[in-house]
Amino acid sequence: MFEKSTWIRLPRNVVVGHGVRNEVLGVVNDLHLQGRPLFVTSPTPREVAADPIAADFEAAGIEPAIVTIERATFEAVERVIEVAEAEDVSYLVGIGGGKAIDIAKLASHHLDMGFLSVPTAASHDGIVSNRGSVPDGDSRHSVAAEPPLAVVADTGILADAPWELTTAGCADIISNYTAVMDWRLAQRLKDVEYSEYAAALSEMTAEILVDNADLIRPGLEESAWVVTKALMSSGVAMSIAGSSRPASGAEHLFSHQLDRLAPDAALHGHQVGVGSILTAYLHQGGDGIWRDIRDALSSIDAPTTADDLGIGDETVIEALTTCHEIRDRYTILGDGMNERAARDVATKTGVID
Ligand SMILES: NC(=O)C1=CN([C@@H]2O[C@H](COP(=O)(O)OP(=O)(O)OC[C@H]3O[C@@H](n4cnc5c(N)ncnc54)[C@H](O)[C@@H]3O)[C@@H](O)[C@H]2O)C=CC1
Ligand SMILES: O=C(CO)COP(=O)(O)O
Ligand SMILES: [Zn+2]
Repeated sequence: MFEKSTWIRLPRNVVVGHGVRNEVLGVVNDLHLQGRPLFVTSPTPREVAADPIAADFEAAGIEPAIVTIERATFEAVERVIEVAEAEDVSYLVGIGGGKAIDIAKLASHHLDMGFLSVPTAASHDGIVSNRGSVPDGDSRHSVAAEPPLAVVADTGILADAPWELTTAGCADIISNYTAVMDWRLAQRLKDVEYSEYAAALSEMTAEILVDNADLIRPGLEESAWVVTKALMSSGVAMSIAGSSRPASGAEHLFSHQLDRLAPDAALHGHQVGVGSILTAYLHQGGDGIWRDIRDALSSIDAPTTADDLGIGDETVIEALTTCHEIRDRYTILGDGMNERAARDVATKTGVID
């Protein structure tokens, strides 16, 4: 008897384009959301987006509560939940980079409320995904949550954001190549649940982005358009899979470990990009696609070496040899690399000198 079943949850409205910041209130009305919102943001996104959006709401007689967070931690999630309860809000709006959106996503899930995702940077593919990523001591949790009810991505704001945030988003997408390699490997060796549709969507998203690399240039609003569509598509792949597997393999373990060893040294997307060069080499050896990944990153100004990341060579080796412990996710790293092997791959790919 066939007894399989699945829930794929996706946003109802996805609004992308120039000036759509002014349409957040319209989206709220379209979704029939009532009551007061709580805006979850961080300092710069507050200035560029949250305060102007709050002014639109105030003009319509709705006074949003606002909380600013600095880091993606479980304490930040708890703080947002406390403010939401104290201010008696009915839904949340995450306005900012990946951290603000993750915190809004996790708090709204706990509160059993809907949330809207308003990215101010095209820096990560959590914009529409159904997961929140939070460090916790020595490990990193990919917490199941709901995707946003709607996404409002203003390409004007995204194009005005610092260029490195956009190149980080590109690198987060390019890393899908190795994430899918790891997923297939884990399916073959460990029988992990696998979705051919989610894997194909994730890979195709990386291919389209690389094919359009010429359009990705600083100051071009069209770049923000191309990258944001890819970030959404990658997030949808995660929602189809019901896991971050289509977009997160060993290159993400490497990045999560760097976050612990060298906090705030580099952006998430840039770290996973360099991780992807390393793990593509581990999967396929010297003749494989590691050079294509490196060249694609380099063509959009994303880092390809430890130096570019501002991270020391020894920290890269430590991350490579320990990051398999960060989460129970089978990848090409298996039960861990020894130091000589780590130094070998990092040197041969030019990630370290
Ligand atoms: N839930 C998911 O599926 C995913 C979650 N993530 C998570 O997202 C985080 C990475 O996201 P990022 O956006 O790289 O980090 P982030 O949220 O820390 O943003 C980077 C910096 O850019 C600033 N910023 C944002 N918009 C700006 C603007 N318009 N102008 C000037 N500054 C601006 C932020 O305030 C912050 O200081 C990580 O915690 C990662 O684990 C990443 C991918 C997927
Ligand atoms: O960053 C992500 C996908 O790009 C989310 O992955 P994690 O599950 O590793 O946090
Ligand atoms: Zn990522």
